[in-house]
Amino acid sequence: MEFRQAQAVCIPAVHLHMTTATMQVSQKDFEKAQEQLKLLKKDPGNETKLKLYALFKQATEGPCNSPKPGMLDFVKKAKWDAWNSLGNLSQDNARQKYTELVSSLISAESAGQTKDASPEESRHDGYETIIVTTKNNITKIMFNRPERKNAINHQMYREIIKALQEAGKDDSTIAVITGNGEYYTSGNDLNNFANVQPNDMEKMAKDGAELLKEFVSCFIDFPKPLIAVVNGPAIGISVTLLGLCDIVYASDRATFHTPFSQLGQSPEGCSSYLFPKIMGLAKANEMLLFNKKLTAAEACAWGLVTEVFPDGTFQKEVWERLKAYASLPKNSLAVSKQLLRSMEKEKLHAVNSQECEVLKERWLSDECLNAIVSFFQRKSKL
Ligand SMILES: CCCCC/C=C/CC(=O)SCCNC(=O)CCNC(=O)[C@H](O)C(C)(C)COP(=O)(O)OP(=O)(O)OC[C@H]1O[C@@H](n2cnc3c(N)ncnc32)[C@H](O)[C@@H]1OP(=O)(O)O
Repeated sequence: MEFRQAQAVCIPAVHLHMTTATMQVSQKDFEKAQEQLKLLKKDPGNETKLKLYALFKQATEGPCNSPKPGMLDFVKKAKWDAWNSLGNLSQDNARQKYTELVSSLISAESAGQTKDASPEESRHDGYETIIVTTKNNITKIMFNRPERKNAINHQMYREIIKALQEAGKDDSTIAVITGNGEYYTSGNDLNNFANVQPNDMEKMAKDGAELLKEFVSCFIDFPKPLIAVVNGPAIGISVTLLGLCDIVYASDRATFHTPFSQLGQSPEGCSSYLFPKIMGLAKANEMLLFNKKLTAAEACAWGLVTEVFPDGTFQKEVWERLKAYASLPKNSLAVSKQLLRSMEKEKLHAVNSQECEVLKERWLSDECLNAIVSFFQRKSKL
């Protein structure tokens, strides 16, 4: 039963003849309650609407004595059942109960509205490289090293792992990843490879591969919808991970760049498997082998991005949209996301392992070391 329909059913014009002063007051309250009911913004649900309908009929017509509708006339039967269940409740009592019920609905809604108007944003403790907050059923994980273009150092990898594990279990309906400032993120912090003594190179590569595998696994296993809000340029691992997100919204200022061969490295984040599936092998090759940097419009046309928004209205439009998504039934979203992911989960973990093994070797290669040295030399020459 639609709420507006229920209101229409519950509140036809009625003419009641009252005699005593008390009953006139009660009648006034009853009429006021009918007006207030029209102002309710939220649908109170079928059960409440049936109760209101039944009390209204009882208050205005007395006990139900109309014939029972047929079994297949579900709406009429539900209404008849509700009214009939009031038995011989007096019309005064029905008016009283109706008025009380409307009043409780109005109070509940205005309490809820006050809460909605200024929902608390709670900030999670214990993070230095990211900001983690929860508001409107959304846990937001924000890369927060804007002065380094949000480059992901080892501490940030570990903090994101922790934040995703917590977000997977908290009360939020969806989780969002985004960046603070001009960049989404410039990808792996190349300092992760700097200042390593020759004897420690193998250990660096082994530990790096283990950390990367655990990091990517958290995205594969994340149990609820995970949305990337790409506020600006994205490089490297932050681009490959988009294939493991459920929705990707991008500002038209964002770009998407995976310069792996330029860095003597190889793809990660399951992109060697997911990118060809998402955009086709030919396009994936341009990105993953030949460093093609995509504009937001291209990334959307190639299927990597869900939707592109003008930068000026990006934050407003995206967060409004996400707030609405996050008010959908939480468990339904979670089981549906898990169902979709379950078809590929085993394969994705296998791809992740394989990509990490290849990268472990790459990080020890002259090609990779020379590329890292060039990056820092270029910087020092500027
Ligand atoms: C556990 C390990 C897992 C490893 C997983 C592997 C992942 C692969 C990848 O992610 S590959 C991608 C790696 N990223 C890059 O190659 C980007 C490198 N950075 C740049 O090319 C540029 O900095 C830029 C294009 C992002 C921005 O250029 P711009 O000229 O606008 O700004 P600056 O270069 O002056 O940047 C400001 C300072 O930030 C430092 N910085 C930016 N990004 C990184 C980075 N990824 N790693 C390290 N440092 C970075 C930059 O050096 C500047 O610092 P400075 O002020 O001290 O010079």
